[in-house]
Amino acid sequence: MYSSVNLLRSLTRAHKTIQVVARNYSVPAKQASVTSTFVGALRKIVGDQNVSTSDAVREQHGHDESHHASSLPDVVVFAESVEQVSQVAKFCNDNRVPLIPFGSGTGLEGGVNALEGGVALNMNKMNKIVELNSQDFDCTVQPGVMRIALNTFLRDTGLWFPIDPGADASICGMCATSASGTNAVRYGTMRENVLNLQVVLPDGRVFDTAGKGRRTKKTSAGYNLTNLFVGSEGTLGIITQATIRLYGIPEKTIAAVCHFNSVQDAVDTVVQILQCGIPMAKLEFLDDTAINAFNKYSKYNMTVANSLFLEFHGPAQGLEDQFDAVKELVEANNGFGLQVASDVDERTRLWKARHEMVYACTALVPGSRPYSTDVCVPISNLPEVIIKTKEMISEAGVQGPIVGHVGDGNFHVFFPIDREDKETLNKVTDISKRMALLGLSLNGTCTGEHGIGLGKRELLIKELGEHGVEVMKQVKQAFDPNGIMNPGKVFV
Ligand SMILES: Cc1cc2c(cc1C)N(C[C@H](O)[C@H](O)[C@H](O)COP(=O)(O)OP(=O)(O)OC[C@H]1O[C@@H](n3cnc4c(N)ncnc43)[C@H](O)[C@@H]1O)c1[nH]c(=O)[nH]c(=O)c1N2
Ligand SMILES: CCCCCCC(=O)C(=O)O
Ligand SMILES: [Mn+2]
Repeated sequence: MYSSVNLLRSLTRAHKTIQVVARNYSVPAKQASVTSTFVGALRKIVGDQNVSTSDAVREQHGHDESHHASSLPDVVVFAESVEQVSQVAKFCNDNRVPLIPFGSGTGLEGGVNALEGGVALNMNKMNKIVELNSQDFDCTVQPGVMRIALNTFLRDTGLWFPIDPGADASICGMCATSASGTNAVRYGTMRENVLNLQVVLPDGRVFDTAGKGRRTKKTSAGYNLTNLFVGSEGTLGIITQATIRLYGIPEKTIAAVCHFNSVQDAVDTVVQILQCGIPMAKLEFLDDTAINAFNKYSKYNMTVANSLFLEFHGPAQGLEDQFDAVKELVEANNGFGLQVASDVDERTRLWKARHEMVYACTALVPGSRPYSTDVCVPISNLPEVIIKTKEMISEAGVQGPIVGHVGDGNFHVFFPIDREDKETLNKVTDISKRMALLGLSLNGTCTGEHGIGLGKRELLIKELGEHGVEVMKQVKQAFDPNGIMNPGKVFV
């Protein structure tokens, strides 16, 4: 991983004191210091080989896949057990040193960026699938288990875990960001699929949010502590185990694509499909600009028009009826070109291309980086938000392909931007904010699936109101009175 010489060299650089800035919590931050003594004590907890202060390793842990500038931690710790996590947390807490849980770094809101330095806690070595209860459709995993590895492990069991962010993320990171994906319209998001979490609190206490070993599909036993930590973005505690729901792999799957001349027709079709109670597995929208990017990047030749990508899951008997019902609705809303993916390879290729849309959109402007948004509204308000967003993009004269999980009322704009081009960056930032405000004005949320992190803290106040955010801060105060957990995220 890194030679001891490098570590020795970097240790000498590590001997510095960081000024822990006073935070906006009632408990004033005590001056902390990340000295070689502090680093040495971490080594005693986790072993020499599991502590790094090298620039390269710190850099890896100072950013995610968002557009936010990196903020490096002072030291990276690789934990191998919940006991080590507990001791590291308590040690950081006693020394008032920031602690940032690190999953796989695929977050999109700067969630892992170490704004005040401190310790990045990487748990990828804790990568056991602790328990599989096939007959109960659940399994329990450690923080180093990634989404694709889990489904590979499950493949022969006839079960799968359907929450599918476009990246191969850690399951516990997906819990922390309340992740979602293209299958949410049928299977929900992480909020609906986490049965229990083992959590380490900053003071070192370890507890199970639904009670040790509990894994029922529902419970009404006290406060919902599980969903308090789902979406907590590392600001309340460290998730060291997740018990999640699994589903039977559908007997039959049909994927299809169709096109529309207007956004209104496309989204009206989605609303009517949902109102008919057709249990779609995927309902994705790509506007004409996105289809153009899709064709170029993934070597397709689709009609460049507003399009729906659909997928049906279910028993062979009956799936054709669902497809026929959708076909009628597509035609009734002036849709055209309805085409079914011929086989599993074609279906896999189609969804791989969909999951890579952010790269396809970024490739529209060579050398650019992606700037992604994420807004979600009640489905009946979706046409207005998408149409007005397209008007903003057109008026600003920027490229802004629209892609999204319209079955959930959720979509993104993937702006390709050259970050040195401040004029375009300002236009894109302005559109992103106006789009979020528009979504909020239409009973929506400023973040359907990527979290608040760094970039949406102001929007959270508009979304929840002063009292709502104040209550969140009181919850934070209860769990993390010294404010060491991922400081600067979720709240301003
Ligand atoms: C190309 C591409 C495509 C997509 C996405 C990303 C990329 C790069 N994502 C976003 C991302 O995959 C999603 O937010 C994941 O849940 C992040 O999981 P990581 O393990 O990478 O968390 P990462 O390491 O990025 O951390 C994210 C946040 O969770 C916290 N955290 C991580 N592990 C923790 C733990 N064990 N305990 C406590 N806190 C922890 C971190 O502190 C941070 O605040 C996404 N998302 C989505 O919802 N739908 C989508 O469709 C997509 N699509
Ligand atoms: C900067 C990368 C943005 C990726 C967003 C991916 C996503 O949510 C999707 O649905 O695709
Ligand atoms: Mn998405």
